Amino acid sequence: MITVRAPATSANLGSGFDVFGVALDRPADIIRVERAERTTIEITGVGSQYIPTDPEKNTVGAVVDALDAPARIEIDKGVRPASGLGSSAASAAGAAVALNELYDRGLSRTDLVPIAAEGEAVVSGTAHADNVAPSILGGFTIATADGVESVDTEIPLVACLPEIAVSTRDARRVVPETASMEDLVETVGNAATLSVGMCQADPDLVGRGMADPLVTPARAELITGYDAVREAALDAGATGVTVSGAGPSMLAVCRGPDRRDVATAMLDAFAAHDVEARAYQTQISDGATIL
Ligand SMILES: Nc1ncnc2c1ncn2[C@@H]1O[C@H](COP(=O)(O)OP(=O)(O)O)[C@@H](O)[C@H]1O
Ligand SMILES: N[C@@H](CCOP(=O)(O)O)C(=O)O
Repeated sequence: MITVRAPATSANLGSGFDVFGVALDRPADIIRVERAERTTIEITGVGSQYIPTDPEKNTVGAVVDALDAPARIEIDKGVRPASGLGSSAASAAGAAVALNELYDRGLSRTDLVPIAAEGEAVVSGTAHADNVAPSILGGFTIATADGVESVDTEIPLVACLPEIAVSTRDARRVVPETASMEDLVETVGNAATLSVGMCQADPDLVGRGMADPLVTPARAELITGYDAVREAALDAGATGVTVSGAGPSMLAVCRGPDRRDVATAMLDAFAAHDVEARAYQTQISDGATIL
């Protein structure tokens, strides 16, 4: 049996829609695989009752097919589904790493990214790699049609998950189909600033570079209390705040000493809007680990 811990991730980071992602040091899914004639999936953990065990509908099923690696698969969910923290991706990434090992396929971590992304197509309709890339490779990742780059870096983060359901499929429907040249220029500048900030492990630059006039405003409307939570986090010292992935989680970048205050401020602001939430005081981390 092979066991893999695959971390949650936060995709987009505002200015990098469908391209940027970071691995979080918690929460994580645990995936266990052993060879079998026929693929079966058992799921335990947070939100497991909402996740299909049919391999045709679970993200890990697409990975099994791509690697031609039938298995008995156990998924212990640490990442709540429909969270904006790459829940579906964590399972797909963990399965890709585990099945590659179990069947001795010899693929590199980079080779596994497009394979795991096939799982994302099952649930969101698009094989976007911005969650599976950091869950497999760790660090800050840039996933494009031409491949994936990753940068090891250290940035303190707060990921705040409210008890609101937003599916990635639904949140993709509100993304505008066109953009003005002015907004594109602003976004390119912000994305470049963010990338430099990641390379320099500079929370100020990363926070500044997360600003996004294109996708985030439409998605923020799906999150009760978004503006108040964002303001509260900034007042408590966050250097930038945005929607994590497709939401409903919100991601705040901060300096290490401010992380606790930022987490408390975000929870209090959600509570003021009668929304229960939990905050992960976290940081950019390694990718999937074979235990
Ligand atoms: N292994 C899996 N883990 C989590 N969700 C899964 C998995 N397989 C299929 N799903 C489905 O994917 C959807 C959650 O994915 P998504 O909307 O992208 O949220 P998240 O942002 O948490 O990844 C749910 O409908 C869930 O049932
Ligand atoms: N780029 C995708 C990312 C979805 O992330 P998730 O964690 O919400 O699955 C998008 O924005 O749709």
